[in-house]
Amino acid sequence: MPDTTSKTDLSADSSAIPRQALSISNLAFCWDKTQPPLRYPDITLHAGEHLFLRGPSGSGKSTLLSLLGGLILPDTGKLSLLGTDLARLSGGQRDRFRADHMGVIFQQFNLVPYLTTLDNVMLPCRLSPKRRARALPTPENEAESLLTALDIPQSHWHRRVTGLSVGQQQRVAAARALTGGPELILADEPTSALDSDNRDRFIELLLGLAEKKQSSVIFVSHDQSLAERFNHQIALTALDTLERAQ
Ligand SMILES: Nc1ncnc2c1ncn2[C@@H]1O[C@H](COP(=O)(O)OP(=O)(O)OP(=O)(O)O)[C@@H](O)[C@H]1O
Repeated sequence: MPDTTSKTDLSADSSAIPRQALSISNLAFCWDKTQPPLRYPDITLHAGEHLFLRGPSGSGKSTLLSLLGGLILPDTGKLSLLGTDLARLSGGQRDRFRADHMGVIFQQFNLVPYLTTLDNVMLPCRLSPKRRARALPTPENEAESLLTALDIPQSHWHRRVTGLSVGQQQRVAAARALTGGPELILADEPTSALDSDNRDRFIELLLGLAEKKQSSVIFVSHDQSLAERFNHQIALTALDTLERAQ
């Protein structure tokens, strides 16, 4: 049985910039009170660090992202993001916190089909004045820079996003997550629809841009071959417990 009680400090160098992005301890959550809870190991992640989270289907990866996103609250344990205990915030405050500080990339991208590519990327800046203030020099200029860096042809910027290929839409979703420099990026299987070349390129671009913005990335995938690109990795087991892989 893995040890889920000891503290795992995932910071590469505790003497440098220890602005804490994420800290969880004794975290457990139960969807069905008749079943044993999903338990998570203690994790500390500092600003700009990235974490690869893997594990078999049903091991609790998406549930952890929902906890980190404040969509659900832990049954036990503590979860602190950027020094804020999410359980102390009201539902509305958690929504605001998410809009201000998190970028999310889902398997299905969740782009708004009737908006243009540029408007999709700028959406977080419409929803959050904090993100808007950090999108420099302007939200539009930043969106254009991100789309250029992520290889989205300029000819598509002012057209509906649905005209893009799957791989391009995935990169637009990444641009949207990065806009306004959120401190945390949550990515749930964002490369599942890509071939291996596009997948590798996508991860390289995502991590490169996140590093520039000092965003921490929590990246969920079944694909163990991707793990080496990340600072840290955690493996979840199918048995409602997790163990540190490295
Ligand atoms: N909304 C929900 N309601 C009830 N049970 C849920 C819900 N979401 C997840 N679960 C249960 O919680 C457990 C963990 O599910 P979760 O989706 O977090 O795993 P996962 O590792 O992300 O799986 P996958 O790789 O298949 O996406 C599973 O037993 C699942 O049935």
